[in-house]
Amino acid sequence: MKSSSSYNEHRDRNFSHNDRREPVEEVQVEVGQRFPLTIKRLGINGEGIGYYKRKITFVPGALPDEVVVVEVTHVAAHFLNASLRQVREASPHRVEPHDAKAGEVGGFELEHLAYPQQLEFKRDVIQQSLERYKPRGWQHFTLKPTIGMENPYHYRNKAQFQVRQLEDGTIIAGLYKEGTHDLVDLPEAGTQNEATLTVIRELVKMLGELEVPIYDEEHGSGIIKTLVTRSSEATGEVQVTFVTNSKKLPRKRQLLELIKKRLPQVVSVMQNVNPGKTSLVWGDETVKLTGQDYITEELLGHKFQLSPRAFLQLNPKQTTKLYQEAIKALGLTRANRLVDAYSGVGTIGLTLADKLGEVRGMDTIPEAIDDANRNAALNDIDNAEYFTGTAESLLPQWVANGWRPDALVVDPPRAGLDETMIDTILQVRPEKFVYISCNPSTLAKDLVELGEAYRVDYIQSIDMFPQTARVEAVVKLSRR
Ligand SMILES: C[S@@+](CC[C@H](N)C(=O)[O-])C[C@H]1O[C@@H](n2cnc3c(N)ncnc32)[C@H](O)[C@@H]1O
Repeated sequence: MKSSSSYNEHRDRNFSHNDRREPVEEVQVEVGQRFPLTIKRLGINGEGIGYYKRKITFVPGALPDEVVVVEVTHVAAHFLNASLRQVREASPHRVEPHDAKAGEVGGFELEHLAYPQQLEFKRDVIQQSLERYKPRGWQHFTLKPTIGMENPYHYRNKAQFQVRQLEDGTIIAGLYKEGTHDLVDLPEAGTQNEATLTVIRELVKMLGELEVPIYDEEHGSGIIKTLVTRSSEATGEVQVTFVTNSKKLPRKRQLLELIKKRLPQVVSVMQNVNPGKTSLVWGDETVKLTGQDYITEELLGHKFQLSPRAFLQLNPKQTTKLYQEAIKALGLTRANRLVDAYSGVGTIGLTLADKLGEVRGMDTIPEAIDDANRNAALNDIDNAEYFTGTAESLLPQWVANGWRPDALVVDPPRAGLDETMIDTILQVRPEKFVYISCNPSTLAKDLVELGEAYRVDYIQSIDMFPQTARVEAVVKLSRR
């Protein structure tokens, strides 16, 4: 979880170039001060941006062209944070949020904005990042309109909810209020699919009935910390993981019996042990409590078995579109040798393997790589192999040993590509290259260096996370 200071540091680094135009004169302003503000545009985190005496002011929940009254919550050298107190003149694109809890927790940053405008925003954020970093030729990049969802709700196939017991004994499960450790109960959440929520609600009931001790953050006592449910769109299977404060799980037998009786869709129950106070949700040890080790999902006609910690895109319907865009952009032939870098459970490379000579992929999570290799066998694919390790160490090794790819797809985490990885790409210069990005800032930054060898044919944004400010894009690159 982000502390408010790291959030602000992040914000400092992510100013769009327009925000750095000239030095800001000293403005006398205090926390708690209220004033009216006209909102000019949305920032990369989906918050409204206005200028108070030329000082940039971030207002979550405010929309472009609105006149609002705000209250200052944080004063920094180069910016102000403020909360929205009143909307005096509303945007024609403002809509009533579907979720009562929107605005309290992360994951609903844009729920008050009409969906067509959310899609425009996601393209615009990429444009803002390009303007900031100015990769070679950026003014001429083609930014295609964002591919959205027909129904932009109920898409998340995984819920990872913290659990707490209130003083009156009520057990709640949900997400932390932004920047705090106050848990917001989420029996409903419009972005979650029904399967994940139904199972969480029932599990909370069972924990109460059986009086399983819930983790108490203040005293470090109790057992159940987090409930994780993941569902498969194709098979309807659900996997449950209890993240616990110790290996011991009191009333385990009764709990598993109840799950069997009341939740037949749950085919896999796991326990992840994560002792003590830590900001990480997952511990190192995962054990099976009952059922299968995996649930099976299907994507583009291929089956994927998923262990609890393996990454899978959170929006199955849009994942299909994302991969189809990547396949189109790669334009592969049978002769190609593809590297599926940052592979997760191998979903991209394995859906492409039958169009290719050979696939190699890598990921840092050993369980994901086990899943990827097992998934290759499950789909009768014998020209794909996956390896545990970092992309920046394995790709140079393969090249040094004489194995050179001529096609590359990278799908890195938010931090983008490592320097060594970029250097290796520039050295190998695969003819076919697609960059899938979940962070426009690091994408634009990486494109500056990649621009030495590649030109950007187009950027296709795809809305993987409706109602949030998160942006995903497929970038087709061609060798200069
Ligand atoms: C955005 S996910 C993409 C996963 C996969 N391509 C998919 O579509 O499901 C990024 C993946 O990169 C992995 N990862 C993080 N750092 C890495 C590194 N330095 N080298 C290789 N993989 C890494 C993570 O474990 C995660 O599975």
